[in-house]
Amino acid sequence: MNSLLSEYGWHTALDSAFAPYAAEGLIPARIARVYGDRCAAATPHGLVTASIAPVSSPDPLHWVCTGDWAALELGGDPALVRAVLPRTNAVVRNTSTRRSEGQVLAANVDHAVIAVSLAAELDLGRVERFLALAWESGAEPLVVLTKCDLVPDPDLGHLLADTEGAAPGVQVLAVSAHTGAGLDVLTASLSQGTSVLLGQSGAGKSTLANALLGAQAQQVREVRDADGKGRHTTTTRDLLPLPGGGVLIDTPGLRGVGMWDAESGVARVFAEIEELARDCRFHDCAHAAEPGCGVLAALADGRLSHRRWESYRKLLRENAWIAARSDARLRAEQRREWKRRSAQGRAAYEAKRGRAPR
Ligand SMILES: Nc1nc2c(ncn2[C@@H]2O[C@H](COP(=O)(O)OP(=O)(O)OP(=O)(O)O)[C@@H](O)[C@H]2O)c(=O)[nH]1
Ligand SMILES: [Zn+2]
Repeated sequence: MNSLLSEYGWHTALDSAFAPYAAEGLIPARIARVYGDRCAAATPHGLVTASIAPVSSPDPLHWVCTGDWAALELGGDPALVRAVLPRTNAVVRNTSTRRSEGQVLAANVDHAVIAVSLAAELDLGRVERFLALAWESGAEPLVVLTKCDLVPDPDLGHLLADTEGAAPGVQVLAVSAHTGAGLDVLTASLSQGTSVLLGQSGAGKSTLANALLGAQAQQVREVRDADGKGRHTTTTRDLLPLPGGGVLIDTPGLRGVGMWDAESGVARVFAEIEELARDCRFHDCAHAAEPGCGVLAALADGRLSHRRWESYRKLLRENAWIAARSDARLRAEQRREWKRRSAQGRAAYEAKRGRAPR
């Protein structure tokens, strides 16, 4: 496949998925940005603007989003998105605290980078919330504490330790776009596959993206269609190849991220609590006042913090509440499909990196 598209994350596993569309004369593309009924898409011919009207859907989970692989019909003005390839996975948040309204933030992602600003007081509950969404998506999470230039060294050590406590099994990095601290390690962590930057508005995502992209952020790609004639030029910062390898997706700052069918993601964030619950004497222990409760014992002797226990319960409650309000059958189906593809995709990805699949 064309080298421009491999810069945008094309890999050989996509060849067969795309084959039927190639036979129809369609062009492979990666969606870089969606605005209204148009999108900017990276193609072997450069970045083009295309209409997404032909693939519109009543279901928000099926809306075209950044990171999607698509089949484009060039030639007309605008080009048309004719099909979206099945997603490996997707990061989904609930946009509403009152209803179940899933919004796909990014599709086909390998790493979910959770940006948390050190300029404000560290909100571990929010970190756990983003982590649950990240784990649920099937992407590998990574927590990045931004603006570390604002924090003196001894404090930084504590902040890192606290964050690691809230993110078991997850890489936690302190970085500064201003001083460049930590950027080399982050660049290396993101050098394979597609990474999405998630975080609260003001977390420093865009500044971090610019630092990682270097000159590339300002670079405007020449846009041409298949006939070589000029096409409406679109610049995008939403999905860009990183100079050190890998692809970066920036998302708009989010005021809030609600749980959306993220029960297994929550379980993953609070793995040690799930582990403690296995020690409970009663199989259906509610960890309230039962004798022989592993969770209560850990709370009593300080192995489990009350903050973490409350955070866990809050996210589970929210998740259950939302789940009860959505179409359970459809969600379950969608998730099964993503999980299946995610497993396939991960195997292909690991194989490509020369590792045995986990
Ligand atoms: N001191 C310091 N300030 C930073 C750093 N990175 C970003 N900032 C500041 O933090 C503020 C927010 O940064 P943005 O990059 O716009 O944050 P964002 O997450 O993209 O915000 P949204 O666009 O709302 O999503 C800006 O005023 C930046 O100058 C850093 O490494 N150090
Ligand atoms: Zn218990």
